[in-house]
Amino acid sequence: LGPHPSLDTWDFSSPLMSLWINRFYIYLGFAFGISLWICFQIVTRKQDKNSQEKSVPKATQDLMTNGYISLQEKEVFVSGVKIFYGSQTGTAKGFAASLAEAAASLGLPVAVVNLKEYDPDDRLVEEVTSKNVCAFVVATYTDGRPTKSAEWFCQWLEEASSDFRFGKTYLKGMRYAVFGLGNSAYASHFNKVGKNVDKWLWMLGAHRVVTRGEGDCDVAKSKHGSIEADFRAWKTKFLARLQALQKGEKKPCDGNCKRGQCESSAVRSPCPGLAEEEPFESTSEEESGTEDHQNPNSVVDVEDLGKIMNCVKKEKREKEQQEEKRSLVRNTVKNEASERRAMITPALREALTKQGYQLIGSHSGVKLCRWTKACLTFLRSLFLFLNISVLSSHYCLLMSVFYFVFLCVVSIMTPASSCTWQGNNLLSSSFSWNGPALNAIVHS
Ligand SMILES: Cc1cc2nc3c(=O)[nH]c(=O)nc-3n(C[C@H](O)[C@H](O)[C@H](O)COP(=O)(O)O)c2cc1C
Repeated sequence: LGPHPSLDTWDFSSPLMSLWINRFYIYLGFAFGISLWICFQIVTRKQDKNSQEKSVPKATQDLMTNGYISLQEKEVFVSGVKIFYGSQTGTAKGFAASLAEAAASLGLPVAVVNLKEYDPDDRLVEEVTSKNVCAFVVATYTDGRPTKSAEWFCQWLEEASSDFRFGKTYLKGMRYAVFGLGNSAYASHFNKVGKNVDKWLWMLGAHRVVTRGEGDCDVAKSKHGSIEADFRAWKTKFLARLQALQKGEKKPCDGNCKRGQCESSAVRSPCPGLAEEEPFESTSEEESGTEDHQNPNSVVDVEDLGKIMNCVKKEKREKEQQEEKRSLVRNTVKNEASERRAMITPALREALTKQGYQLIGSHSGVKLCRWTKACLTFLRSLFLFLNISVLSSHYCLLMSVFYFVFLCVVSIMTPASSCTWQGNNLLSSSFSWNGPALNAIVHS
């Protein structure tokens, strides 16, 4: 038998020894502290969640402070009207003011917004849930360009509409209408901005509530005799639609849509049997007929609709092929790495990081189960404490071995949730036992 450490060799008065003797109370203190911390975390998270649920979208709050709407038992179908304008010499601005006055007379809260002071990057997505109806009154200038004030808005919208990270549903839920100002003397660029804004919003999944209006400064060619008359005609139509929406009417047709005499051609999925909104090209007043002028040419038979859709699909395919070819050429010239676009948008990155996900590669993330995290933290503290307090004890070695084994097991078996996304769309989200280490290998 080897020599036994005699009790005489222990110094019971040393601080380390007194710590060891009172270890039970220290463990208890640790456990109590951790429990307190966990409780605190749970309570603060719950409070955060509650406050998020209670907060009404900012746009709606703004409208509520004006005293226009009351969120009582009655369901609100339209919470307000936002009129955006892009004007250089003031015509569009005047039209926006006139439209605002008319919309306000329906008892709706109205906001008139100069596109110059509007950042779509931050704010446009608000309209998906705001229950507002957005009207865009935009002028076209030389070479079909927007006014200076609407330049950034148009640029952003154009890029977003062709950026796969935004997807086709980015603005799904937003309701809009467009009135463009132009001069048909500029034949090839007539009303190009109005057409484009309408097209880009549509491509992002927004819901067009009324056909696009086209104001023409050319009195001889103007449909109603002047740009003002064009605007008045469109305004009447817009207000009628607004009233219908206020009442909660979702379908502007009366069931005769088979014959194409309703506004079905302008609205996404408005009638049974017509699953998709007609594409942007055929949505101007002239092409689909106005309220006061029933254009017989605007009648679209269901059989023809198939042809139209095929045509549009074909065009889209051709465009995609062209784009593919172009990008192929670009790729050979430029460095592939610098050319590759990030799969994750900055907003999504921020949101996921806030949620505690660790981003792996470009399209996936992993979040450690918080109980495991807490457990690890606790064990780490305990291990440290034991190391300090019983440096000379053989328990230390035992604890080290135990801790090492535990870490090995945890690194393989840690429960973690992981997610995969493309652009702003979360493709999958799962909870697994294969741990962040394995997830990292799989996804990166
Ligand atoms: C210099 C200039 C260039 C224009 N270019 C176009 C054009 O390319 N296409 C078009 O449809 N209208 C064009 N217009 C017509 C304007 O869109 C029209 O006058 C509009 O009412 C101006 O609106 P605003 O007063 O709100 O700026 C042009 C007008 C000017 C003065």
